[in-house]
Amino acid sequence: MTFVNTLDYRHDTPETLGILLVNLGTPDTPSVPDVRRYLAEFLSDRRVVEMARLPWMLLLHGIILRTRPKRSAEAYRSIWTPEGSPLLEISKRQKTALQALLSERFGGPVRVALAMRYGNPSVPAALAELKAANARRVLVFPLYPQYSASTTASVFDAVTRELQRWRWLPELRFINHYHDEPGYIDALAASIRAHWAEHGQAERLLLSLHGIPKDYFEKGDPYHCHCQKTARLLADRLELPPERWFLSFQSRLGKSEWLKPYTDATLEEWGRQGVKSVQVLSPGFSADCLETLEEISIENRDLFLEAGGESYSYIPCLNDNRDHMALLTDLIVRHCAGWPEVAGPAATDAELQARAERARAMGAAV
Ligand SMILES: C=CC1=C(C)c2cc3[nH]c(cc4nc(cc5[nH]c(cc1n2)c(C)c5CCC(=O)O)C(CCC(=O)O)=C4C)c(C)c3C=C
Ligand SMILES: [Fe+2]
Ligand SMILES: [Fe+2]
Repeated sequence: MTFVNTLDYRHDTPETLGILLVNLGTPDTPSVPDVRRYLAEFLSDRRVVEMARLPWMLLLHGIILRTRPKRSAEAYRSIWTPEGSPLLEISKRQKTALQALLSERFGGPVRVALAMRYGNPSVPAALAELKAANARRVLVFPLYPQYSASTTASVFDAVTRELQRWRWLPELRFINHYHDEPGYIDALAASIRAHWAEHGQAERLLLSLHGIPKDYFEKGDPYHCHCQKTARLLADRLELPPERWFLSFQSRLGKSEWLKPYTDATLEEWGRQGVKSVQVLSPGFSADCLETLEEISIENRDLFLEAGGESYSYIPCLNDNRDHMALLTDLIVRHCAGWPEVAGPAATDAELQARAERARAMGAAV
């Protein structure tokens, strides 16, 4: 093993607190070769596809990577913006907002870096950025409210794999999940209420979360339980009776059974049964992405309307909304408790003012 050939931490400058935000990732462009490269990295992750290696690699390279990139690239093109992939652009806005908010909350210097688990900016690049900022303590924050081995644990793998190449390691902490945080449930409830205030309430509210293969759940992945709890707490907070809200799972891939009920089948069935209006929220995604903007807002809308439904609306993810950023800030502050760079409550006025100036200099209008 050779260590990465970059300078280690510096003794002569103040330590910084590093926050590493990680979301799933996205292709660099919606072109077929870029989508293929992204899918190859994503679907080669053993945390994502747990099948025996050899048959899976043959299937992946022999069939899937020859066919799926074309279809996925078309879907990506339908949601791509002049700024690029929605998931990456929203993640960048979240990072800027958190940099400003945390600079205000913390007594010492803090640096927020953004990584995508697959694609760019990569986890090694973001860790290098934190090292260059002299971040000797690092909090890793996978932006998935519900824990799953296929997402959260995979972020841990990517971080620790890179750190195996470092000589001088940072002190590390890791946020595992926040599926039942009151601030998260409140932020979701507030965004639904704001949608109702503008558009009225539909007959049914569908909470659609990304699925995982059923056997991951049977082997002990807590994801399904986390999804159920988020949904139940949210319905309680909204005081919705059981016949008004439902939980379903979207985005399945391949022929095996995934968590049920499936979102697409549910919407089709409702359309056929005479349900006229539906509102859909995807509380498992911290930022809008292909799975919400294309699959939920376009594909599933068509399914519902073609099956007989009349009104379908999609309630966006929390993205960089104020309540969401306040919740993430609060979670970060709590997980950094005891680290010396974190603000003590007894900051002087001059210190608070210096912090506010630092936050403004970081450029976010939060
Ligand atoms: C094959 C297995 C997959 C598992 C298991 C899986 C779990 C999982 N994924 C997310 C979040 C996202 N997934 C996204 C896209 C996406 N997911 C899969 C496959 C699995 N996901 C594929 C092949 C794709 C790519 C798109 C496609 O070709 O259909 C995204 C969106 C990315 C974007 O660029 O916008 C997110 C976000 C979670 C939370 C999860 C398990 C809990
Ligand atoms: Fe996925
Ligand atoms: Fe999808």
